Amino acid sequence: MSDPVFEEKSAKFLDWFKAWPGASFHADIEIQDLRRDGRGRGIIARSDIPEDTVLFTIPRAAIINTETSDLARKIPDVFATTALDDTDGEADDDVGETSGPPDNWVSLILVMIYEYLQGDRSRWQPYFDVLPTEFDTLMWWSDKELDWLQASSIVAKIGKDDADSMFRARVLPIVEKNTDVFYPEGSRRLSEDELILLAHRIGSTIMAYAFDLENEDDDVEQEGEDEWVEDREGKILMGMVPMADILNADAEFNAHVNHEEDSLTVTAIKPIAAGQEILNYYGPLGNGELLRRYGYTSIHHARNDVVELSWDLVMSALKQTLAIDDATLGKVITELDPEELEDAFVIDRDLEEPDSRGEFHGSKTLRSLPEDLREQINAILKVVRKMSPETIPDKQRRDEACFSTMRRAFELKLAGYPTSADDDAKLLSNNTVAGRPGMALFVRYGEKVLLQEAINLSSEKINALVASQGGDAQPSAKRLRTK
Ligand SMILES: C[S@@+](CC[C@H](N)C(=O)[O-])C[C@H]1O[C@@H](n2cnc3c(N)ncnc32)[C@H](O)[C@@H]1O
Repeated sequence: MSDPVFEEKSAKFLDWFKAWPGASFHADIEIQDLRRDGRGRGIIARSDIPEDTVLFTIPRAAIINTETSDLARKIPDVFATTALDDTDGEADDDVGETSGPPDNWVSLILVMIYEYLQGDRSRWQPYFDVLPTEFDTLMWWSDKELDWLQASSIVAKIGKDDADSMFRARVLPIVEKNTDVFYPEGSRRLSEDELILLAHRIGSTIMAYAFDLENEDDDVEQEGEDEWVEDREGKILMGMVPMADILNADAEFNAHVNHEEDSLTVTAIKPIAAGQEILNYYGPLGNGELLRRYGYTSIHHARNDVVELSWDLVMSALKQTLAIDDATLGKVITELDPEELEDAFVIDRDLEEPDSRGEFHGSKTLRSLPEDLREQINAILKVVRKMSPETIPDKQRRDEACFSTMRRAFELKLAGYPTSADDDAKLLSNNTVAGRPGMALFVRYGEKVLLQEAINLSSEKINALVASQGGDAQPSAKRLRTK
């Protein structure tokens, strides 16, 4: 059943888009309602499309950013020296800071609030009509829904309170100081709570929809740079790119957005069959991060899943492996420079990027253990060896202890999730958990699979070490718990 209101907004948006000088939209593609599949709007091929076809062109003038919106011209002092090099697409850590020019992120929020408040006086109003007002990104989940993520470290990265403080410190004061600019004549002023909610909605839209735009006068391509990787060191401006952001995305994809001088073009990077969806690529994100930023999960992104281990948990594993107490470990730690110790470690598969046709080849299992974690455990073990040579008599034992500690840390992390990977696999195969809980289930399952791979890999390393000793040098169970 088609939804006439939804269809009308899409049609109006398409007409509006095509009216921009320099815009193009290929006759063999169309915007479709994909909400049935939980994908909002998307763009589908109506007939077979050959590789290299330009699917659509977005003139730079149609992009919303500080250069195209009138806001920066109306309050030039505020934007005087926008810090263009802050392009991580995230709120600043120094959320309480109120002075200085707004960074890229805050600037785009201000511009979007301004254009939104202009209503039909904004050049982009038909575009605002197709932007979402509700989100499945983690920021909007209830505590009960977040519980489905269990021990996933993505929960600690949501940053709702930080965003709130940033809006209060850096966005609201500018809107309130310039009400005559932000509010068109005769329009109702928003209350503080309404403004905060609007800033959150716009912040979430930017997080899931905005593009990093290569600055026209900056040569940001660096030699040897992978063409899919955005240059986050160089000077990049963020912007909302109508139509390019109607594309859904996946880690296996068929289209690419090219940044040109006067426009952005979207091109087919391989033949696309009639009925297939045109898909962009958001980068090698694991499902936790995909859910946090974009509010969905995908089977193809599972290969990029990550698990974070805290150093505290690794220390617990170390104590158990070496059978030493807190006091001894405390003494060992004092021998090390605290500045040199990392707080957290990431396990990921460190895979190749998809090829130029958006396809991924090769193994999707973990091939190596985190090197930084191995180094930090070894730094501790070296001190232990100096203080108590009988605990770690030689380098072989030290390596064994290192891999055993890693394995124990992975096991402890896995034990922090109340259900097993098998339990989750059963729930997933029953297909009974839908919506947000279903996506959380997929995230936590992927993390457990990765942890199990890490456990298996550490066991292989330990077995190889033991085998290289001729099999007779079993580690002393008393001295070293290698299990
Ligand atoms: C840039 S927009 C794409 C257009 C969007 N579908 C719409 O209707 O406006 C990004 C958002 O689209 C959705 N999305 C993108 N790719 C998806 C996919 N592979 N599966 C499900 N949802 C997807 C997510 O809600 C994401 O936050």
